[in-house]
Amino acid sequence: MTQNSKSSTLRKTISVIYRFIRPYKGWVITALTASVIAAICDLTGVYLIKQMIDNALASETQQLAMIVVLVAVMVVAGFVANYFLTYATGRFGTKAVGDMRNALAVRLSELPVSDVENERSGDLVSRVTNDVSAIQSFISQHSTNLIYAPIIVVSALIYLGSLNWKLTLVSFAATPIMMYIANLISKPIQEQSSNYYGALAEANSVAQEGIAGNAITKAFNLQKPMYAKVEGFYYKAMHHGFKIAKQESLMRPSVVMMYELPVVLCTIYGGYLAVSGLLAAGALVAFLQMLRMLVIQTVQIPDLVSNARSVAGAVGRITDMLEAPTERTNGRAFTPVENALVVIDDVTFGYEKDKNIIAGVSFTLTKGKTIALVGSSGSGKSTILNLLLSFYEPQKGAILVHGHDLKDWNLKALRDQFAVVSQDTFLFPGTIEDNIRLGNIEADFNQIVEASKIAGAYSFIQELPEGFQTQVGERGTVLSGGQKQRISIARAALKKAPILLLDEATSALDNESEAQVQQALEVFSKDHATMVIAHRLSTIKMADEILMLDQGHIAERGTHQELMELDGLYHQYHMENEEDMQHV
Ligand SMILES: Nc1ncnc2c1ncn2[C@@H]1O[C@H](COP(=O)(O)OP(=O)(O)OP(=O)(O)O)[C@@H](O)[C@H]1O
Repeated sequence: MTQNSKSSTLRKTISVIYRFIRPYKGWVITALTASVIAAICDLTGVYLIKQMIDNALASETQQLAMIVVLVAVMVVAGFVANYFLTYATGRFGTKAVGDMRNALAVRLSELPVSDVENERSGDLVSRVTNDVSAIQSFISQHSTNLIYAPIIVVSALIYLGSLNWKLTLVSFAATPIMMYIANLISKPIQEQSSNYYGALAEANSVAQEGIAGNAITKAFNLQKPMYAKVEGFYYKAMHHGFKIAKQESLMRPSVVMMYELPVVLCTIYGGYLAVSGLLAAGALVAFLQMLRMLVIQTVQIPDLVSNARSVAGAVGRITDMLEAPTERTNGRAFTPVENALVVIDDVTFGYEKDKNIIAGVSFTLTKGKTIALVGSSGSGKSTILNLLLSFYEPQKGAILVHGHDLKDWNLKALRDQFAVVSQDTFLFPGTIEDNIRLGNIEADFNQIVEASKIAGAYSFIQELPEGFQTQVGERGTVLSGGQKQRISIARAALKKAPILLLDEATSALDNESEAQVQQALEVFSKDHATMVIAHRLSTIKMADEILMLDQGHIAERGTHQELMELDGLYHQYHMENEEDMQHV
């Protein structure tokens, strides 16, 4: 790392930490004040010990009594200061770290779909958990020392020098060598700790994917290779963990040596000075006491440095995420119009440069009209829905909603125009009522019941022992694919958005429930503009216009009847898929 990038990393680390502790200025000031008071009490305590011994030896009993009272005052004041120091640090530390977790979670929700799809979810989760925990433990273990330690170190040095400068020099004889060794040992810890957290994040990703793909893993008897993969990553993390432990075990004895060596040297030389009458007894005891305090603080420096190094890595990863570009927030919320809700005009798009997934696509979707997108797998059907929701921007052409280009729309307002039922019928942990209410947070229970009726979900919900209060999602009641799909249709129905996007929304339904949902959708779509990706003949037949996609182009368009008569690609597709289309 160059000097420049080193200082910019440090600046970044400090500015991120400052950003999160700034709102708790009051607690930070309390902690700082308490640190200063605690340091003053500890320093004064040592000074008073010297006075106590000197007065005792001179039989100054009145003075001695006063000093004993002062020592007691210092002990109590030190206790109170330490209490406030720990309490205030705990307060702002916990709050700042909580804010950091929230900020990361918010940022995660604001990242563009394309960026989230390109990241591994375990890696993102690891930043919110492991990296933030590393910062939390740094604040609780070390931040209290940031003010206390420098005050003690500087004051102790001045005091020791004033007591006896020769003895002070002796005490430092061993320090530079020990500092050098400790620094040498602590440096690789940063590298290892960055590797350790990286491997842990990878291992977590694989373990998480293993949980998500549990059924597939079992069905294909993949437990052994999957386990080997997870084990491999954990082994890698463990390997780096061992290396850290090895470095730390080297550091600990060197810390003990740093701690003991100066005290031993000064006891020998200080004893000699005292016996020779060159140093008063009180001064020698105070010197050794103050030296111990100084050493306690200095021996922590390597540990502080290695911790600061590893926490800088965690802050770096968090900063990258906090500074990652989010979806745009500009644009306007336009007033909806009655007709021509969606116009796609000669749109060309590819996820990668120079690799078009759809090319020259144009169509118009109006209120009460249903357009079905038909085509083989990978022909670009879902991509068109991704473009309508502005998850991606077309490279050529324009998409207008209510007559305005998507580029001019505010994304939130734009997405309010769409109700989506996607292929992936994900239910959030919570009750069925909660899940349907996601369509419209302000809806009352009657509206939820009405939406569930539209989706053909009402009767099966009623049959569940806890009805709408049944817990679903992770660790909740396991619903069938068709039941989940009807709940997500109810969620979309509740949204009452003018444009309905259905991505094979009825694919998981049996014939009977499919007929129910189909009927409901027909009524529902009358006052909506509906775009549906469908394989079922019933859905396709219902459409006012079918767009037959072939490698991203609209190869044919028209009603089912017209396209069958055309005897082209649609006819061929229909014949090839007839069995599936009839009875899925
Ligand atoms: N996020 C993405 N990044 C890169 N390529 C993608 C992405 N999503 C889809 N693709 C590619 O774009 C092409 C069209 O995909 P799309 O999902 O639109 O097809 P589809 O017609 O909906 O297919 P299916 O019927 O199987 O769902 C495919 O080749 C796919 O691999």
